[in-house]
Amino acid sequence: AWLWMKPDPHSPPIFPGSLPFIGHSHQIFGDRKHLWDFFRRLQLYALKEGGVCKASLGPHTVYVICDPEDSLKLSNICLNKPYIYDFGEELVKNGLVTAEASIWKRHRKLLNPAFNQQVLNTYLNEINVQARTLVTQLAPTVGKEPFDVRHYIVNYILAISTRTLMGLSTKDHLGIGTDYTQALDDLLILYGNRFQKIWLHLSYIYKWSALKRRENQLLDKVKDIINPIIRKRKSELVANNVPNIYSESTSTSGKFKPVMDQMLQLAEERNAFTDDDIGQHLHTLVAASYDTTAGAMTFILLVIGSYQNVQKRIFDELQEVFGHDDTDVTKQDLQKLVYLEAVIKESMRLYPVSPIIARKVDVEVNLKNCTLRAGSSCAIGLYGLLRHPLWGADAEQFKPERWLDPATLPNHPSLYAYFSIGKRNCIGKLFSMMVMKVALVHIIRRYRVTGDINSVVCEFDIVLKPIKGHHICLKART
Ligand code: HEM
Repeated sequence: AWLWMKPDPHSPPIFPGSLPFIGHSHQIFGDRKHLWDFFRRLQLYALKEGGVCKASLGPHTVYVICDPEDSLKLSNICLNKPYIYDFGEELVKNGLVTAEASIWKRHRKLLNPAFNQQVLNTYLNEINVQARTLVTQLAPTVGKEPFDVRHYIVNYILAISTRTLMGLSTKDHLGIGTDYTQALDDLLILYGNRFQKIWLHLSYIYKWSALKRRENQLLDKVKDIINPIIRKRKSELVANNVPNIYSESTSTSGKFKPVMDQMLQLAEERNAFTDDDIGQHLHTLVAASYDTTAGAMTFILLVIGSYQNVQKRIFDELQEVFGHDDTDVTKQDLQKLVYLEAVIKESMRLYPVSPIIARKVDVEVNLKNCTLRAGSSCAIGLYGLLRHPLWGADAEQFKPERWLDPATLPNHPSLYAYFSIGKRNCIGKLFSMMVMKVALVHIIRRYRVTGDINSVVCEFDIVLKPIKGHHICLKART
């Protein structure tokens, strides 16, 4: 507290509204809409003050950075995550999102190849299958009242991830899918609740709380589902048994191998992962993939539904690439869908589902105009970076065309922050772009979308979620 009070010429400006002793803690109470409003205002303030500001939770200092150079520097020097990421420790400790830097470096190197474009191309068949199922599941909504598309998309992504990441066959996927993902979802909500109850940040209070008892039940449930799957697959691999999924998803783009099998192989050949590590990576990958991708796609459909000229241009591009055929999307097709990609990127720029991330400041870091003290935390404002004035005077406007002319795009890599920035960026970015593009092709070929992005109200629930104005309508194309 004394350090906080002491004037420091190298310190960035303090976000208004700090109270003695508790700092800004009172501002994170309230509902999730209020929480998002707080995070948004923090970032806008940092932008206004030249890129960096400072807040505090009790005695703990939290810097907020929205400057592209400073945020890149900080994100590559400070690779560790702050204590709030430890809330998920018993679920995902060594998973990539939360792992401590030395483990993260080793595991990220081992897992990177599993997410390169060539490997992802082998999933394309499976993604097309699931996109067709999505279109069929949407059929009963056609011509009806506005509806929330999110849970249809969640199911689509979960079907893809349980099959491509975990290697579950159709039968197994149907068997565990909902129980597993419901428990994961409940755990994520629980960690969000703990974040807002600042006294539960202290482990010795949390461990006696009702929330911890609930966490234990959910952890048991998740582990009881996943651990037998890992053990079963391990023994199948030892016995050289080819699982159903390989033949169910034979792809023209090469041999299909789920991420879990790639990890089990690395464990067998190089002792790279324990069974616990593999479980933690799987929970991480599934949890990191569905809420984010489903959220991004919900925003994209709303945007497409709001700008009919944009939708028409996408449809024209689809006709150019596919003609009137309802064929599967190939890797060559994906490269041709330039305008669709521009719409996806522009939507993710203005409506980022992960609008803020955080790092532990474990060494003193000198930025352009200030110094961050070791022992504090730092939030990197992805929302602020994505609307930074360097995007131009039209930064607040939805303009997919900006992506078609490189001369109109800003130079700094960390402004393209929707999948995070620096070395610890999203491992699933290509995967998720592919999953979104394929679904959008199948949906827009069949249906005309309407919606109103400007009436959307959001809340912060680990990811940014629309809570109002998020309903869309579908009409069949004739
Ligand atoms: C639109 C969809 C997605 C968005 C917007 C997104 C965004 C992000 C962001 C902002 C981070 C940094 C998180 C942090 O530092 O706290 C991240 C990390 C990560 N994401 Fe994604 N993500 C998406 C989809 C996916 C998918 C589909 C997967 C898995 C297949 C995935 C797996 C991960 C993992 C494992 C990390 C941790 C990376 C590391 O620290 O090495 N994400 N993502």
